[in-house]
Amino acid sequence: MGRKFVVGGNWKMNGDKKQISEIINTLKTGPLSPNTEVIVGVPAIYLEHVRTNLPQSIEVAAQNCYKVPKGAFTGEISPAMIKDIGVNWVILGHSERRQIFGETDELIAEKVAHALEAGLKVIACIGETLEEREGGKTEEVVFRQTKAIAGKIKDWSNVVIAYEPVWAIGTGKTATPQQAQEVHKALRQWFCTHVNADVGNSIRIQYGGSVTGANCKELAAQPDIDGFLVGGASLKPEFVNIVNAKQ
Ligand SMILES: O=C[C@H](O)COP(=O)(O)O
Repeated sequence: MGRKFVVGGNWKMNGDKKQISEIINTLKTGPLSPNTEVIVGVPAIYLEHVRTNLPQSIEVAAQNCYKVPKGAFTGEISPAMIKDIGVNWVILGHSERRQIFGETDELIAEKVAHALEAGLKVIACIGETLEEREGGKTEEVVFRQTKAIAGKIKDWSNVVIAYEPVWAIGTGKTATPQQAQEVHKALRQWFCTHVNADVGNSIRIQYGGSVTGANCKELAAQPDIDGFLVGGASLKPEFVNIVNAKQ
């Protein structure tokens, strides 16, 4: 059974009302391939606005959430709140959350588990730093990050993995299609061995890190790359080309 191509746009902490209406228009005009699932990751304050103004065929994601349903956690939002406004996805474990906000493997795994329990779908991000890659630790790191999540969840059907090498994020330094494919293949094998073959064969693994309209087709042609998580280029009209990379 084929894995549906899935492209996420992670706007990060960018956009204002004006720019967001331009992006909404671009997405509505497309045309976007019906063979690709499209998910836009929106700053929390604009989630409801974007959900209301985009067609239902385009999914919307929060960029973070907390690990419990409610309570005294000033500044946080819960999966239940995200669901309450009609948003079905959340991005968790992005390297910016890990590095800038100190989120650990353990916390991210707890967030993934709770988001799934609350009925959200999750894009779970993993990836190694440049130092780790140069130290030959890429697989060790991405397996460790994945294993933490595997320790807390059993059902992977609502999870997409985003492999985002930290050295490729926002740097213009994309992983080569071969470098990305190698890690994606190793991850799929990890799932086959440590979870089961069904999950290994069906889980979708996105690549993220300086994906553009110019490099997306070659990356999309790799057998274990099932989509992208796009940062900078998701704010630009070329996002449409990235969505349509695999036609
Ligand atoms: O979540 C998206 C990634 O951080 C990639 O960002 P980028 O496309 O700007 O390199």
